[in-house]
Amino acid sequence: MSPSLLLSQYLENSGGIAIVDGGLATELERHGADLNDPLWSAKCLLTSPHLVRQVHLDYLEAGADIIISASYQATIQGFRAKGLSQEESEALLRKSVDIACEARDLYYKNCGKASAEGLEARHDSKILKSRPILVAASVGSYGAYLADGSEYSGNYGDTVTLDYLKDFHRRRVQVLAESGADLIAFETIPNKVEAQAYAELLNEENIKIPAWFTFSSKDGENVVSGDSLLECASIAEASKKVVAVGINCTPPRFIEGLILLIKKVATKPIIIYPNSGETYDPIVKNWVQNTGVQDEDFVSYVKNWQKAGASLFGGCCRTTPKTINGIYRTLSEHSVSLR
Ligand code: MET
Ligand SMILES: [Zn+2]
Repeated sequence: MSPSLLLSQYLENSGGIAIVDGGLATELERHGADLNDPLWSAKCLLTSPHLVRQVHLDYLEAGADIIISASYQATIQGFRAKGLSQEESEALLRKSVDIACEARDLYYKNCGKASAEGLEARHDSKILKSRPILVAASVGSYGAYLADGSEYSGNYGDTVTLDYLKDFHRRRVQVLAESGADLIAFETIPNKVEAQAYAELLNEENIKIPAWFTFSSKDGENVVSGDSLLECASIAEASKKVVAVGINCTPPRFIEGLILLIKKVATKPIIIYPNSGETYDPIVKNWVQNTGVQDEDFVSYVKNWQKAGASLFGGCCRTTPKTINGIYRTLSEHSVSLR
C-alpha cells in the first residue's frame, strides 16, 4: 500500500476513528520500573523487555488500535554514551519495534483463542476483538535525548541548527523506518526547527513508511518553545510523508482549542493524545500529584475533541489502560460503524 494511503484507508475502514495507546513510560513506572536515567523508558529495552511487551499488550486489550514503541528516548548517541557499540545501539532501536510487534502477535493469538472458545469480544473486561493494529515507531525530540528539561522549553540555543538536528536524527530515523514498524511517530515536538528537520529528513532519506507529527503546548496556543502552532502544523501539512498531525503530552483542557487552530491550516487527519494534565517538575524529575484530571473527566472531553475534528485519540504521560478503555467505550457508544 502506498504510505500516504495507509492511514486514510485505515480510518476509512474503521469508521473514521482510531484509538492510540496511552502513556508508555509512565505506565512502565507504575509497574515498578525505575526510569530515572537519561534513557528514560528506553532503559527498559535493556532491563525489562517483557514488561514493555506486557504494557503494549495491556493497551491493546484496553482497545488501542495503534501502539507506540519504546524508542521515544532511545537514541544511538544515548546508547553510545552508555558504552554500547553502534551495532548494539541500532539493534536496540529495532528491538523496540520488535517488542511492539510481538505484543501485537500475542494479541492476535489471544483474539483467535477467545473466538475459538466462542467467547465474546469482551472477555474478562478485555477487548479481544480481531482488528488491524498498527505499530508506530516513536521518535522523541533532541531535547528528550538531552534529558535536561529542554524537551519542555524547546530552547536549544543558537548552535543547534536545522542541519545539526537532521544529522542528530538521521540514522535513528533510517533504522526505525526499516524496522518493520507501520509508521513513525514524531512526538512531543517542541519547536518549528525540529519539525522542519523531520520533514526534510523524511524526503532526503526517502523514508518509505508514513509519519505523524505531534506537538506539545503549555499555553493552549503555541508549541512549548513559543513558536506558532499554525506554522508548525503547516510544515506537517506540506509534507507528503506526513499522514496525521496533532498534539500530544499536553493538558486535556487545551486540546479542543488546539484542534480548532490546527484545522485552520491542516486537512490531514488530526491526532491527539493528551497527558493526564498533571504537571511535571523537571528539577525533581517527578509528576506533581493531584494536579491532573481523573479518568472520567479525561474521557468526558473525548466527544468534544471528536466534534472539533480529531480522528485519532489516545493518551500520553500518566494516562493508563483504564483511560484508553474509557476512550474506547465512549467512542464505540457513539459509532455504529466502528465496533
Ligand atoms: N510515547 C511516549 C511515552 O508514552 C511519549 C512520551 S511524551 C514525554 O512514553
Ligand atoms: Zn507524554
